[in-house]
Amino acid sequence: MTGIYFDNNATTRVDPVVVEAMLPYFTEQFGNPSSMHSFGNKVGLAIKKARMQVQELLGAEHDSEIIFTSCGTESDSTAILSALKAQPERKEIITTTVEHPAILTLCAYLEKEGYKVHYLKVDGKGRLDLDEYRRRLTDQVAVVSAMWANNETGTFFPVVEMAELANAAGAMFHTDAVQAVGKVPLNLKDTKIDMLSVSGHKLHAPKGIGVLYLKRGTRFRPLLRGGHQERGRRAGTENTTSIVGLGKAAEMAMEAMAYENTEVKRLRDKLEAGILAKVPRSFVTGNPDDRLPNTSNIAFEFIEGEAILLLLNKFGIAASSGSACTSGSLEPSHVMRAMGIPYTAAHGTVRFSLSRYSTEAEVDRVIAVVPEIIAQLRKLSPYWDGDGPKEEAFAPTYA
Ligand SMILES: Cc1ncc(COP(=O)(O)O)c(C=O)c1O
Ligand code: FES
Repeated sequence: MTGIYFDNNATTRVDPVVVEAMLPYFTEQFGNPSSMHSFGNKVGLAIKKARMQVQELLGAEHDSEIIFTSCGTESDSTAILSALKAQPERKEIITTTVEHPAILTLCAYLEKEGYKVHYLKVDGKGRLDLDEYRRRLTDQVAVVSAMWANNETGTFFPVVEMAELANAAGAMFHTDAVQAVGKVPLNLKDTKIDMLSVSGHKLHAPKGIGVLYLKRGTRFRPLLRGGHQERGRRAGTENTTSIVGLGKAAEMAMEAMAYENTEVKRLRDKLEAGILAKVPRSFVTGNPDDRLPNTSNIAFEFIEGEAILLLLNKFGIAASSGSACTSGSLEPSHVMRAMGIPYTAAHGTVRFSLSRYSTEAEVDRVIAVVPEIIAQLRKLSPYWDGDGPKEEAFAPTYA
């Protein structure tokens, strides 16, 4: 594929070194790790190695804290449902209004099942009010789930501090760290985080492999019951090839961590500054001072994000508006709405998400193309007149 891929929060390409590491496990090393013969043993050892590679990336205390799952969504569901089943006397959940659908859709279902869910609000920069959190954290709360970094804006939540508070209140703490893992250093052994979700395809491993980190001593109830795989915590024959791939990807992410936080961040900052300087009535959403190094979500007022994406696509540039999951609907993203971004801007948000493969030339190209596209679309916008918005563009229609 040629083209400029700035949609790495949706998914990443599998690193060729990862593919290379996986290949033997399709053919020569095809054994079932549960088998007692050498075919199985060799694969068992490869899984052990991958578990240690992931342990290292997460800064976990022990490799037994790593449970391989089929995706980030499975890890999220397993964590929340386990926490509820393990503490049947507690009937409340705390989460946030800006979580991924993997959490929000599950919570909506749990509400129907009789649980009370508290959705913490965010401010205009996507930040939580920790006082509101403290107020809701009673002895009725079984589990708190807050994401490490938001998939649309990259904004961080103070999950380490939130986990301490949850722990003091006797609630379990889960974080969906799907967007953070591999991009920012984690050191779980020094935190009170009980459970954490990882998705392989966001860090240059294949799709369809995930991890649930489960701190030692955390009460657990499996989602899938059956064989004794993953110490009885996730039955089903292991996805051996993808596990090996995720292990390799974890090792590579450790090596690339410094680069991600210097060079990738520099390119992201250059992209953002370049676009903002050339496009009037555009702004960064989320918290620019505390977010992932690769993500820039920019609102272009008075035009449609989908139209921007279509034109970008004509220039071979891939980005996203909202998240891939929510783009099927005509509503502006729930994250933009939660931050109170006006309707006229929320519809025109575009997320650029870079990776360690992104280059300076690509950034320069996008900086050159975006202002042209925006100018072209604004000519067609009923809310735009020459150099600026029309008066009626400010009618108070909020998302
Ligand atoms: C924050 C967040 N959580 C969960 C997921 C779901 O992960 P998966 O696609 O592996 O199920 C994603 C991916 O879109 C995500 O961005
Ligand atoms: S599952 Fe969220 S972007 Fe795909």
